Amino acid sequence: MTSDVTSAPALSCAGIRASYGPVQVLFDAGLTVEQGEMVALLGPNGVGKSTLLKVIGGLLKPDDGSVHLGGVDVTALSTRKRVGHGLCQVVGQATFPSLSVTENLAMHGYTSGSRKWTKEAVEAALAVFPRLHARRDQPAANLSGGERQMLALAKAIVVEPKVLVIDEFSLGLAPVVVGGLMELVRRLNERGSAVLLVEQSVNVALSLVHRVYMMEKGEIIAEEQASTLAADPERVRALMLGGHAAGVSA
Ligand SMILES: Nc1ncnc2c1ncn2[C@@H]1O[C@H](COP(=O)(O)OP(=O)(O)OP(=O)(O)O)[C@@H](O)[C@H]1O
Repeated sequence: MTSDVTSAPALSCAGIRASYGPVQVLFDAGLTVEQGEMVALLGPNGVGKSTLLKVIGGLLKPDDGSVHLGGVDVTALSTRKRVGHGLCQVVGQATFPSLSVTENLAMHGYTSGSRKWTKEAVEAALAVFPRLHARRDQPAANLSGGERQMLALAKAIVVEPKVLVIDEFSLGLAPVVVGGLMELVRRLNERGSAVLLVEQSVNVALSLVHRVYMMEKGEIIAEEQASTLAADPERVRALMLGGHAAGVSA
């Protein structure tokens, strides 16, 4: 179960089958994110990307397959325990609307550290996000969409995750805001978090990550270096339209 945890990938999942009731959505899906790596999971709408993230986060129990964090088999563990193993998921713009920016951040710290440590971590996160710092006492409900995404990412600074999983952070945001968020993800990566990103905008993903998995109909159909894919827009287009037409190489 726990082999060499020091050299183990930050995240790996293999042979994942998952269903919603009688409808199977994932068929033998798997991927690996090495320590320090940023990886994107791309594919057309509805192929199962978010479902795989739910399985990774422990929000959906797979019918089969395994999830490892840092070499530890977490397949049977709760979401809370997975957080204890270094997983942080940023999904949508999930915040507590009636709590202030500072209170939202502190909520995440209290689960993992002391009150003093949390206070310091919150200040460190606010120092990275000046726009949040200026609104620190305002309720999250007053934030713009982009600021709420920043808040969701700022929580990752408080938590200092080993693995940061992000679902569609560019959705509905202006390009300039997305650019700022990408820079922040890059900084979190530099501080030691491996990153798995599900992203509709292929350009956003390719300019950020090192490696890409393409998913179609619940399976991983290709795996490529981001730089290789970025140099071949025709292939990217074909993969996003449906990979089997694109000469896949998983
Ligand atoms: N809670 C649910 N109950 C039933 N079916 C669901 C549920 N969530 C997702 N599905 C279905 O499972 C399939 C995969 O959905 P999923 O959200 O994982 O795809 P996705 O690749 O993330 O899509 P998108 O890029 O559009 O977000 C879709 O057919 C979707 O309709």
